[in-house]
Amino acid sequence: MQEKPHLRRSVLYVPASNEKAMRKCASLACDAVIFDLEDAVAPEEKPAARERLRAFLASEERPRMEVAVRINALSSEWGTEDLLAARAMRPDAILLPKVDGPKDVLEADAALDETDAPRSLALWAMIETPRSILNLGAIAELGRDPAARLSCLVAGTNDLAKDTGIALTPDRRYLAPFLLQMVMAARAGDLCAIDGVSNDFRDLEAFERSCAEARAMGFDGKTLIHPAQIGPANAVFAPSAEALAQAEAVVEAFDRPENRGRGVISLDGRMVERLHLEMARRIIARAHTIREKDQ
Ligand SMILES: CC(C)(COP(=O)(O)OP(=O)(O)OC[C@H]1O[C@@H](n2cnc3c(N)ncnc32)[C@H](O)[C@@H]1OP(=O)(O)O)[C@@H](O)C(=O)NCCC(=O)NCCSC(=O)C[C@H](O)C(=O)O
Ligand SMILES: [Mg+2]
Repeated sequence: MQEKPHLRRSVLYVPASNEKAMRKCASLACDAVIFDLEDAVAPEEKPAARERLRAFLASEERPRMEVAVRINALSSEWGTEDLLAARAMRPDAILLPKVDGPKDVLEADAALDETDAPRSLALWAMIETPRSILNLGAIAELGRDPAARLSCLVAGTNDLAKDTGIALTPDRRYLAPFLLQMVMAARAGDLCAIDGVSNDFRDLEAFERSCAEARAMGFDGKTLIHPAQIGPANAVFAPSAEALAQAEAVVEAFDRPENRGRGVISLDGRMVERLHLEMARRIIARAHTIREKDQ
């Protein structure tokens, strides 16, 4: 697994129907925002929300962090217009909802190519339908195709629960197998993996637990619905002081002259191999990236 250059600890959804929330983004410490044209916007508001977002992203108030735009499904009555409008907004990524399989991603990719969109414009895919779970391997395979734009998988746990009947319990015990499958697919495809939202945005203790579980599952970060969730997500998805100290100790141990040519060493009663050195370097690099960003 390679460290992604992008930090995506906290990825905040902002409804494109809510101008006040959109304006607030620039002052927030989230790593990325997803301006939503899909489920946070009522059908009758869709055209006005699209126009509001276009004007906002063309204004001086456009936030400086990574920006994604979630469009409606291309199969919906709004999809094609959303895609063309989003492309013109010059976001970093377009997030495709309700992806069932690789065909949905390739279709969006081809439509962007027809507009001569730059290759730097990425596609992110929501994993939120039963078929997307069954097709995870094939979707993630696109991440290894240099000609495809797919760079990120985003869990949609509300839709997954809606379409499957899986109960959304606080500990997410029934969802966990599918979330783990998603992380595995993302790693196989060299993609970023972002966890789903926690709806109960006033319960920050439960939210922090959910972030810790997501991190333990291997996710890079979490999607959020409220600014109060940003701080806890940024803290949980950063290496802890203890993890950083341990990583530095591993690097220091392998740097000692007596250990330089060795594949395995003993450190404080633990076996440490070169794969642990690689992991340690990754933790140090992530901590460095976070320090630079948070300065
Ligand atoms: C959930 C909310 C409707 C709550 O809104 P509200 O009651 O207004 O919250 P507060 O009064 O506590 O807000 C305090 C201030 O923060 C601003 N705010 C709130 N939410 C956001 C936001 N998302 N981004 C930016 N700023 C925000 C308020 O404007 C207040 O500002 P101020 O007065 O200046 O202090 C609301 O939080 C909300 O709409 N959240 C986003 C909902 C959303 O986008 N849903 C769709 C994505 S989730 C999803 O679909 C996942 C997936 O597809 C799946 O299937 O699971
Ligand atoms: Mg959804």
